[in-house]
Amino acid sequence: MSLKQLFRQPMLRAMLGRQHIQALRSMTTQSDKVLVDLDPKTGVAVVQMNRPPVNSLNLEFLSDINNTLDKLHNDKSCRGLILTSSNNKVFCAGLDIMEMYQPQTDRLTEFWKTLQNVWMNLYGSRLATIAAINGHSPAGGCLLATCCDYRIMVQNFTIGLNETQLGIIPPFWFVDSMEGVVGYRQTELACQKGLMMTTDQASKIGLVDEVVTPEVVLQKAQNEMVSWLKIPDYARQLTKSQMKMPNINKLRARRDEDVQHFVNFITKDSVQQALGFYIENLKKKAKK
Ligand SMILES: CC/C=C\C/C=C\C/C=C\C=C\CC(=O)SCCNC(=O)CCNC(=O)[C@H](O)C(C)(C)COP(=O)(O)OP(=O)(O)OC[C@H]1O[C@@H](n2cnc3c(N)ncnc32)[C@H](O)[C@@H]1OP(=O)(O)O
Repeated sequence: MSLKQLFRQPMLRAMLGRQHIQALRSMTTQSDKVLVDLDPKTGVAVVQMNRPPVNSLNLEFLSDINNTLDKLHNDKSCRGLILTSSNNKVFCAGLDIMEMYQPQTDRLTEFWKTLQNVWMNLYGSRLATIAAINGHSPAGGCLLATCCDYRIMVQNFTIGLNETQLGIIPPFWFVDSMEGVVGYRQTELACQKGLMMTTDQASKIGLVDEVVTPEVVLQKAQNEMVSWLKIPDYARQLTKSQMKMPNINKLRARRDEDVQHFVNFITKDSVQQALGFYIENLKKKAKK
């Protein structure tokens, strides 16, 4: 959907109002892939991922997400962030597989470092963060969701860390993010088997906090945010940081090693072959 079409959507207009659409327009001049609407009254920013067709995360999109997070973190009026998608079927399809298939090493390295930055920035955000998961959310999409403090997901979609199904290994910080939400045993089951769970299955293990219909997902996220923002920021932020810093420090200490592992792993012939098959199947499925 083009930006013009997006702005014309009655639901979006009603939800945001004219003033916000204006703010959204001005920020989209910086990136049309990440649409931001910061409500000056509430301090809540709605951030819509907008990279058609499926919000897959390539280097440029990740950089845009990171810049957006930096801007919001530097804006003292901003207290909460709702992460969602402009595509009402796909929240985020995870990493752009084309970044990992037959890659140039320099770009692959930059890509992974940027993903690490996004993870640290969102997972450790000073803001109260809520994922309004309005579509499928595999792998890197699930990672973004588990970075948030609360997850509200629309019924009848799927979510999970499905890396092993692609013949790749979820990095330790993907696993840590998941474990922080659902605990060791459920993470072990979900990650080893590369489970893609339905919204209801995800809700049963606590991977999502609320299951809702598509029409109300953003309103529910706004309502939930109100209760988070009733807590004094310093108390909430320090409590969050106490819980999340150990995992962030773990990645910081092993950043370079993690990049090296990733590059070595992805460039193996066997992994390239597995990715090649996976892409072929995706394309076949898309054509049907
Ligand atoms: C020692 C160890 C050290 C280090 C660790 C090593 C390795 C870890 C490495 C990597 C970790 C990766 C995590 C990831 O995120 S991998 C990506 C996983 N994502 C997926 O598997 C999702 C695949 N996509 C889908 O399942 C579906 O597309 C969907 C459910 C998201 C949406 O379905 P739709 O029916 O709505 O859309 P489609 O018709 O399927 O797709 C449209 C279009 O988009 C293309 N596409 C889909 N997903 C991706 C993607 N992730 N990347 C790039 N492109 C994607 C799809 O091919 C179609 O394209 P065409 O129209 O055919 O051109």
